[in-house]
Amino acid sequence: MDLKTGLNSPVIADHLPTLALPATVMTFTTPTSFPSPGLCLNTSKKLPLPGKIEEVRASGWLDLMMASSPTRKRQIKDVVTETQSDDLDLQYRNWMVNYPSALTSFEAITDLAGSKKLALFLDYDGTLSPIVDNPENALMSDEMRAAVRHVASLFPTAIISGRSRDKVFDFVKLNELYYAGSHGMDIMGPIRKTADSNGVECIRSTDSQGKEVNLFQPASEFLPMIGEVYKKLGESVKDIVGARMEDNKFCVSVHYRNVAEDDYKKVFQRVTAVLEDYPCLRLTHGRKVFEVRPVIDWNKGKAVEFLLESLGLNETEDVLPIYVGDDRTDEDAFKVLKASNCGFGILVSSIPKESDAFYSLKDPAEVMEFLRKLAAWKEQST
Ligand SMILES: O=P(O)(O)OC[C@H]1O[C@H](O[C@H]2O[C@H](CO)[C@@H](O)[C@H](O)[C@H]2O)[C@H](O)[C@@H](O)[C@@H]1O
Repeated sequence: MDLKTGLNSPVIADHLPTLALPATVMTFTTPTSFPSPGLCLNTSKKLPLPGKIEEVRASGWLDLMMASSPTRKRQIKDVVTETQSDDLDLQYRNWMVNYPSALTSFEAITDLAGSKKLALFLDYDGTLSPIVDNPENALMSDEMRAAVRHVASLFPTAIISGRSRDKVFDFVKLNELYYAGSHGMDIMGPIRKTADSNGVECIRSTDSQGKEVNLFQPASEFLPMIGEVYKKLGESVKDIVGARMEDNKFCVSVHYRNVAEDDYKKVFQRVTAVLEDYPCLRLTHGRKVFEVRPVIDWNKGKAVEFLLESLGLNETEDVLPIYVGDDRTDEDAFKVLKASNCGFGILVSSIPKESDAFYSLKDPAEVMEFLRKLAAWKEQST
């Protein structure tokens, strides 16, 4: 597969690979007692920055928070003139030269798939369900559920989400799939041939249907710490109107989508202040959300590799893994597929963003169309 050449497209600022945090948050020492050193990132803790520099960094974050995931309403409100709206369309079309639509490129995709075995990896929020103000209301439509069920009956399919595995299952409600919650740190997959990975053991378990499954939770030692930080973060933002906490089991989300822009800085400062006491946790930034998670070297990309291996689909050229996702954390999976040169990512975005994905789809409605087309293609080609 060809690598992309230099891009000329305008890039929206919520898509930086790693965000510059105050040093006390971004860097850390690996605790000596941590049980799985193979999974730990390795950096050393630095001294706190002087107040003024902290202030500058905070304002950098502020720009990111403002630019992050504007709602459709907000985009329309901000784009007042017809000319500006035309400009945005043009920018998007230019961007699509480098990230062609997976729908219009469908034939190229099926040509590439040929007789290969497809494996599908799907993100949840913003991919299978539209982004909404209240995370509890991010429901998947029945049509989307039917489309996912259909592809899952034809290809091995997994959902890899930042949400807790239980919560994403409650939304999706399909037993035909594999699920990875907490950004891949909680995987319920098929029984593997090898008993462990990276020194962390898998647990044999049974799913709700009584089927034997493999449970892989590389961050399980962090559970008490995540529980503690969830409470502290909740306390620290409770007076900020619109701030909302979400317990994603091995990660914590602090949502600010419904916070007044004037209070964004306060959210950032409160969150980073709490995290100063937790060098083993790190902060990432998603769509109007801060995500706090263990520093272990595990992400959605590693989860894709893990699942492919579990399915016996790694190390073979006969497999074409496709990952569909909309957020920064999905970039880890796009990168893995790009590097392995055996599959590709599809970025779901209605605005230009720099990405390691190969193709694009505009929104969950296009994702559904793509899934339907894949199922139809598979059925008529067998
Ligand atoms: O990996 P994902 O499945 O995409 O999870 C990432 C975060 O998704 C959810 O938040 C996002 O969707 C919400 C509902 O549409 C929206 O209100 C929020 O602003 C978005 O950031 C989820 O609630 C988070 O916990 C996940 O970290």
